[in-house]
Amino acid sequence: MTDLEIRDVPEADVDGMIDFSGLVFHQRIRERDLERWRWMMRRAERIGAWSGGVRAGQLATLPMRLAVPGGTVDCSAITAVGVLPTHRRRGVLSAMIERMHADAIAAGRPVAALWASEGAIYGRYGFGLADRAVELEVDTSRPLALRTEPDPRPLRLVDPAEAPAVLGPIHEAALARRPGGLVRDAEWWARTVLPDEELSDERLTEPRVVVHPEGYAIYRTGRGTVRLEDLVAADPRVEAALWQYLAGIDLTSRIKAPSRPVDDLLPHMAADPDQVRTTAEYGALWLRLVDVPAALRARSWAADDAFVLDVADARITGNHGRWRLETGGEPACERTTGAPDLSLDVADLGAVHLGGARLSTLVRIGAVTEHTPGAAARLDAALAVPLAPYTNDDF
Ligand SMILES: CC(=O)SCCNC(=O)CCNC(=O)[C@H](O)C(C)(C)COP(=O)(O)OP(=O)(O)OC[C@H]1O[C@@H](n2cnc3c(N)ncnc32)[C@H](O)[C@@H]1OP(=O)(O)O
Repeated sequence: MTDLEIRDVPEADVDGMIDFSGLVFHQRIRERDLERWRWMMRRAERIGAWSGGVRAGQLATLPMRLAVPGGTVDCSAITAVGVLPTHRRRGVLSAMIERMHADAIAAGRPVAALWASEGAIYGRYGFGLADRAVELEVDTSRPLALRTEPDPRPLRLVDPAEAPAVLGPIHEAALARRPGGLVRDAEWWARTVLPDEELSDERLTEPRVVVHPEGYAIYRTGRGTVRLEDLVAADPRVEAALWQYLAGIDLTSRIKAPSRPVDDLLPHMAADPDQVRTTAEYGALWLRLVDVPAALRARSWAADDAFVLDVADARITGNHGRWRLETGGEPACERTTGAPDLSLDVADLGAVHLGGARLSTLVRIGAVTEHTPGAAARLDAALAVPLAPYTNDDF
């Protein structure tokens, strides 16, 4: 599109972005959701695409920190992306992504992440599907017998207002064990994790928060169902105690957990596996390594090794080419002219970065080329994480 202009959207125009989101996502923005939208859009770096005086597209970036193995990294969390139905497929999104990449590089954020409305959109921009989640359903019309002895320490219900102070340290400790989550500040807890109003189903209660010294569960109830929003536990016995609590709530006969890690323990803990069903599995976080060497240095590695990676990146030229990665001790990643062990697209590097997808699989399907026999298996060993990556932050 010849007259396309990408520019910042001022804070005074936040409501314009919200109306635009309603249009492209086919939503009626309700009065009670407006405050949450305004909070999120004010917090974001906002860009708009204009054509002939018409707002043709928009993209918002929330500066966050993402848990990676061994720590956290600055991350551009991308949201509220849309293009007018009258202007689609003319390169508006591509122009906004180009600007987003430039902004992320300027801000020194090595990675960008998003939840995709459709899986077909973001691979071309260098994003790879970095983690997945499952939906579980538990039949609690009879007692839930577990193979794991529940931790006997007492549970207590706390006011959601206390959540940032009480749950915050438990959540931070969980991020150190499992990559894929976002660091949450008090506002994030209040607005996105524990909003009083339930966003999609009005028949459920406000959130209930049950806390253990080393874990917590957030849930809502209604119509005989416990809907689990978030459950974090420092070890399997704490996890067993929380599930048993949820299964024992009076006047309910089912737990529905729309988002759990793919390696959730409950299906293995249940003495009767038929009582726990995995009802769906779906792609969650898409990850883009905006600064390949910085991102590779920002995570810890599970094996001491060295690789030459030939990275293809059609959108960010600074990433394109050969990198020597050393995963022992202090990780290092420098430009090299050495012969590559593996050739891969930056999107595939994003997919394996948190230890979710496996390079060996990508070699088998022909997406990644292995020049040095065994290199993919060795890099998989270095990328390996004890717990599967998992994201339960909605943005
Ligand atoms: C993080 C988030 O917010 S995810 C939400 C994304 N937004 C939505 O789903 C809302 C509804 N959809 C839209 O607003 C738009 O269709 C968008 C934003 C998905 C795409 O915007 P467009 O301006 O049409 O994309 P653009 O013209 O830059 O497309 C670039 C390429 O991506 C392809 N593409 C774009 N959208 C899609 C799609 N949904 N499925 C498959 N391919 C797509 C185009 O065909 C094009 O391919 P090409 O380069 O081979 O020709």
